[in-house]
Amino acid sequence: MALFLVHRYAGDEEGEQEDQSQVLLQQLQERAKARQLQKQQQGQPISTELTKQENEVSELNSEKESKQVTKKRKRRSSDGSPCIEGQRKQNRQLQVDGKERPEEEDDSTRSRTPKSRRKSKMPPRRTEPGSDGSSENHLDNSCMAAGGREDSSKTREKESQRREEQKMLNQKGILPSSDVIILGSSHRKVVQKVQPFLPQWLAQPKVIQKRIKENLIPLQDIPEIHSKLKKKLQANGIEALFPVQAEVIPAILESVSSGFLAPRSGYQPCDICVSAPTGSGKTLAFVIPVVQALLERVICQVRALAVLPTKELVQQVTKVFNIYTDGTGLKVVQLSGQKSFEKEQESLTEKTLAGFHSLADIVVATPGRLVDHLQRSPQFNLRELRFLIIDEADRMIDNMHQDWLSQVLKAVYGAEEGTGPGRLFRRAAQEPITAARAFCPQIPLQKLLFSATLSRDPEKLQQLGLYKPRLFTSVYSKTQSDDTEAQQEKKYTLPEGLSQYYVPCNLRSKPLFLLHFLLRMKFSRVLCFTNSKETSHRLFLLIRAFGGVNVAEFSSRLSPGERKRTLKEFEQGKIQLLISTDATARGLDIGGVKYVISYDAPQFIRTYIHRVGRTARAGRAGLAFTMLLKVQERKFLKMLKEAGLPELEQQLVNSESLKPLLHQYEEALAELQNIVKEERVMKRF
Ligand SMILES: Nc1ncnc2c1ncn2[C@@H]1O[C@H](COP(=O)(O)OP(=O)(O)OP(=O)(O)O)[C@@H](O)[C@H]1O
Repeated sequence: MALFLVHRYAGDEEGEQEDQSQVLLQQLQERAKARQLQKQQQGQPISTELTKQENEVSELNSEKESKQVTKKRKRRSSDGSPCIEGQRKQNRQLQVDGKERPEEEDDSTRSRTPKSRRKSKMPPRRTEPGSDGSSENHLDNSCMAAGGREDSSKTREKESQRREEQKMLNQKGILPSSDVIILGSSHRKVVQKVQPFLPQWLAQPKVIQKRIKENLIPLQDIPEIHSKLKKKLQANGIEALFPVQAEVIPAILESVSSGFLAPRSGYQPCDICVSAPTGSGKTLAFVIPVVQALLERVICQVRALAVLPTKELVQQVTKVFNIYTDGTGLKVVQLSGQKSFEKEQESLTEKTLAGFHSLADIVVATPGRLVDHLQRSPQFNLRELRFLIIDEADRMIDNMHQDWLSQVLKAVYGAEEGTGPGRLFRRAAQEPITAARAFCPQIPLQKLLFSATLSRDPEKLQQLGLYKPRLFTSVYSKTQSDDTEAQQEKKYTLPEGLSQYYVPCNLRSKPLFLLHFLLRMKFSRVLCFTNSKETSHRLFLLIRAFGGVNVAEFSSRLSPGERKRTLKEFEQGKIQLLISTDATARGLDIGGVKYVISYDAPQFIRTYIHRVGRTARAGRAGLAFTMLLKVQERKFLKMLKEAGLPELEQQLVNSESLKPLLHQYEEALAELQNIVKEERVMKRF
């Protein structure tokens, strides 16, 4: 554009200048040619040379431009042409406004963005038809109209001459080729799309069958499991293992085949990651091998630590560990804040004449409480830890509460770096085996990760410092075996027995729809999710005020004791409808949940997967309904599609069937208002 301007206003003197530039350009071309030849003989890559040439050419061009623009300015000021006068007036106006800018910026900056034009309070400029829309051009055109017409033929001539020159330079390779990007130029290099590249262990996992019922493995077909534990499994009604258990249990047991203290053949065991649908039996997949590995321990020390995100999950997993350690002498301790801190300390260690000794072989903890004990219970140590189980691993990665993992690793490997002979025998983090390390085998630490929505993002998993990990996953489907693209897109799987629906509704009709499901369609054992504890509470009050439904709420509004009691009653079938926040969405194994209703649409795909996973567990059937407002439909269904989940069926509710509920519903709404007012008053006192 600058060149264009320069040529348009070039007078006779400028013609001379132009000729000089021409000579200079030619000299440059010749010099560049000579240098190119010289370099080629010396074997230097031509690209560097080209860059130099380009720099020289652009220097020359800018030099040429600046000289000509200066001349043009001089000429304009002496001219006193109307358009320049107008421009001067505008500049003066800007000075009055106190928004003066350096002159060089004037037109170019103002014309570049309409925003800046607005700021300077200048009237918008009309763009000439056929112009490129820039005000520079516009100004030029108007100036030409005012007095520069006689120059136009000269200008056109020079423009075509310039084009010729440029063409020549291009042909000779002096001007940049199309794949060289010049800042500010309109040339764009086509950027190649980066293809995601997964490490081999993530790209080629061990595939686990998703269908539970068709793939049960009888206990006798798994010789690795100890007969004692088989008996326990049978006593608990388990005659066959689920696919995830049949794959993962032997894999973990393999790493302890020469005893849990010594690594097999001196090698560190691989860490294990498991991604299998909700309700597929992941808990037993770690409980059984860990208990079996510790069956022969002599001294009680903390050998296994399971970390879970909530108190309820800690209780649930502790319960399962207790069932399978019963009668083995192994001790399980939970740290979740269910008991007082001092009571938990007492359950961890005991003072004897010889000092403190551990009362726990297996610790099940929430990350927060665990860190509290690592920092404030001096007798609690993890120096003998063999298994670190991270359940709901994706959630635990997202929420590295109090940096719990590095605190655990510090407690395992010790913080200080010693130099004495003792250093040789100190536990060291997993690293490649060396001759020196082979002489002093150490207890290995093996990480076991479990989730229904385990991240496949290597960057996220990296945070866990996994050692030669192995992935077991059921994210695949038979029909897609020859459709690799579809397989790649599939990120999560849902239980086979789950039927999913969405219910189009509006804000006002939502509670009525819920009542319709409960009272007219006779849904029972319903777990209903909302997105906040406030919504949960109000919906609970409204349904209770309506009457006819045995309803309860579950959220952080309740004390831990109340929460425990509520869950028990719901499991016993005493509660028809449990309205809950996402506190119950993950991991909880509540027997007999038939229906899951998302009263509020979940915002994240993982939340949806865990919510609906509270039903259709262990190969059973279950139904999930999601209430969607019109504005939510597209985004929500797209989210499911992108995750590779099957399409949801639509469940329509006939408005006629809601009419009989309306009168009572209005009364319940009025009652709700009164209750909310009363609660507000109570809160103030
Ligand atoms: N082999 C088995 N045979 C019969 N039932 C089993 C078997 N294994 C596990 N179960 C039962 O299946 C249910 C779900 O198991 P579990 O809670 O371990 O699932 P999960 O995969 O951890 O689910 P989530 O991802 O939701 O935490 C439990 O009630 C459990 O007792």
